[in-house]
Amino acid sequence: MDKIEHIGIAVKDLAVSNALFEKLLGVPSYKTEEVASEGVRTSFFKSGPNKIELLEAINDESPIANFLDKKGEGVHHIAFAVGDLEKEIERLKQEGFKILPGFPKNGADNKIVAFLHPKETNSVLVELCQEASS
Ligand SMILES: CC[C@H](C(=O)O)C(=O)SCCNC(=O)CCNC(=O)[C@H](O)C(C)(C)COP(=O)(O)OP(=O)(O)OC[C@H]1O[C@@H](n2cnc3c(N)ncnc32)[C@H](O)[C@@H]1OP(=O)(O)O
Ligand SMILES: [Co+2]
Repeated sequence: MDKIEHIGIAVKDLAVSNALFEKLLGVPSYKTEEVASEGVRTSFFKSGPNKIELLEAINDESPIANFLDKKGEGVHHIAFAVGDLEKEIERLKQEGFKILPGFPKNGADNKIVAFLHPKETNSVLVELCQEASS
C-alpha cells in the first residue's frame, strides 16, 4: 500500500454536501462521476495532497443506499493507492484476507479498484486503487 488515495464519505444529497465541502475545504469539487456498477454518483475534492470522495446512491441496490439506511451519513471507506493491484491482492490473500466478490473492477477517477470485507479489517471498509492505464 503506497499511500491513502482517498477517504470515501457517504452522503444523502451530493449537491448539498458538495456545497458544504467546498466551504469547508475552500476549493470546488474537481470531478463528479457516476459509477453505474456501484450505483453511486461521486464527487472528488483535493485537499493538499489528499482526496475526499463524496458518494451518493443512485439506486436502492447501491451499497451506499444500504450504508445510509443502516448507519446514516459519514465516513464510508479508506482507499489505498497500490502500484500493482493483482500483486497486492496476491500478497493480501497470502496474509489471509479475502477480496470481495466481483472485484477488481473499474472505479471512479480513472482507477481499477477492489475491496476487502470490513469485518476482516476492524470494521473499516478498505478499498485498493490502481491507476487505470491511460
Ligand atoms: C468504485 C467506485 C468508488 C471508487 O472509489 O472508485 C467507490 O468507492 S464505490 C463505494 C461503494 N461500493 C462499495 O462499498 C463496494 C464494497 N462494499 C460492499 O460490497 C458492501 O457494502 C459490504 C460487503 C461491505 C457490506 O454489504 P452487506 O450487504 O454485507 O451490508 P451489511 O449492512 O449487511 O454489512 C455487513 C457488516 O459489515 C458492516 N459494514 C457494512 N458496510 C460497512 C462500511 N462501509 N464500513 C464499516 N462496516 C461496514 C455492517 O455494519 C455489518 O456489520 P455488523 O457488525 O454485522 O452490523
Ligand atoms: Co472510493
